[in-house]
Amino acid sequence: MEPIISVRGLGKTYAGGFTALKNVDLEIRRGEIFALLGPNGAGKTTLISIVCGIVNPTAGRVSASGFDIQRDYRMARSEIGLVPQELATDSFESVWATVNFSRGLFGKAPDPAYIEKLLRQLSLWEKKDSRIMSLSGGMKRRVMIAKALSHEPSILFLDEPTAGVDVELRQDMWDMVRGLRESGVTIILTTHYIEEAEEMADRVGVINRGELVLVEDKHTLMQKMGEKELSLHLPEPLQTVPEILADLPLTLSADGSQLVYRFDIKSSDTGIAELLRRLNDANIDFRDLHTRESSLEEIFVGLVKGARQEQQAQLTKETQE
Ligand SMILES: Nc1ncnc2c1ncn2[C@@H]1O[C@H](COP(=O)(O)OP(=O)(O)OP(=O)(O)O)[C@@H](O)[C@H]1O
Repeated sequence: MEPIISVRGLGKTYAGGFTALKNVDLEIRRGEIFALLGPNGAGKTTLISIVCGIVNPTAGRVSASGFDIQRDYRMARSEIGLVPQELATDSFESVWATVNFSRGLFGKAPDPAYIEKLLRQLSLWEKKDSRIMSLSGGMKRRVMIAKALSHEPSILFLDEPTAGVDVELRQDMWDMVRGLRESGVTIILTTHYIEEAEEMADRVGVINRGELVLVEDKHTLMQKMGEKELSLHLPEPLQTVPEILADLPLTLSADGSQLVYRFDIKSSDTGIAELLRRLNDANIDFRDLHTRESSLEEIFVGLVKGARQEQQAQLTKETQE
């Protein structure tokens, strides 16, 4: 299937000379939820802003639903809804007027039935006559989503959709975003909350210092990069890992009550059978054992740290040369 968004060799150097994006290639599949993860200043907003036609790229091409975002700007833009980070909207207007006005900005004929459906879907119908200023933060955010969807785009960008939203509301937001996907909208979100990506995304892209360092199916990523931990609870705490087991990837918990064994999920031989045999030989007993997989957060921190170390090593090499 044709990707709904195609980004090729995208680069952005701002007027001051700062390069925010370097040679980014990315394809977004129709109907997916794609999470773009990256530390502050990585280039997430720059990437979104280029796709939405707010910032001009200095290199590369982007198309949305087959339309070139520069050559066919209007057509491309009409395919896209953007919910920016800041909640900026006219607070004296009613929800109904605000959302209808947004639709008009895209040159679309009024369609009260569609707007009603949208407001109902976003649980805003009861509030349609309320002024925006009287709404709670969570509702205002939903109004921003309604505005972004008012012209019936097929792609929705959510820039940090749950920044500053409490845990309970975050769950509501996630349910709602899933509902939007069910209705056929492709969703691209940026987030600092790894749990958000873990919870919702089909695929994850990691951006670091303007480079897309990885794009992967979420489950594959967690399998591929993940390690599993096997913790053995000891009846008697140990001071150190016994000498006889020193060649194994074992660590001792701070209080000495658990031996922690790390193994690679994708490896065919986890080495657990060998571990248990060696523990037996060493007369080390354990009360129970449990396993834990690394979270997306651990994988992400590891990736960004790895990329940084590589860059530093490269820089040191260059300065030495
Ligand atoms: N108009 C601009 N002129 C110069 N530099 C800019 C401009 N806009 C952004 N930058 C720089 O480009 C880099 C990437 O910024 P961007 O906002 O895309 O990052 P981000 O990943 O969205 O960060 P955050 O998670 O903090 O929102 C930053 O170093 C930023 O300072």
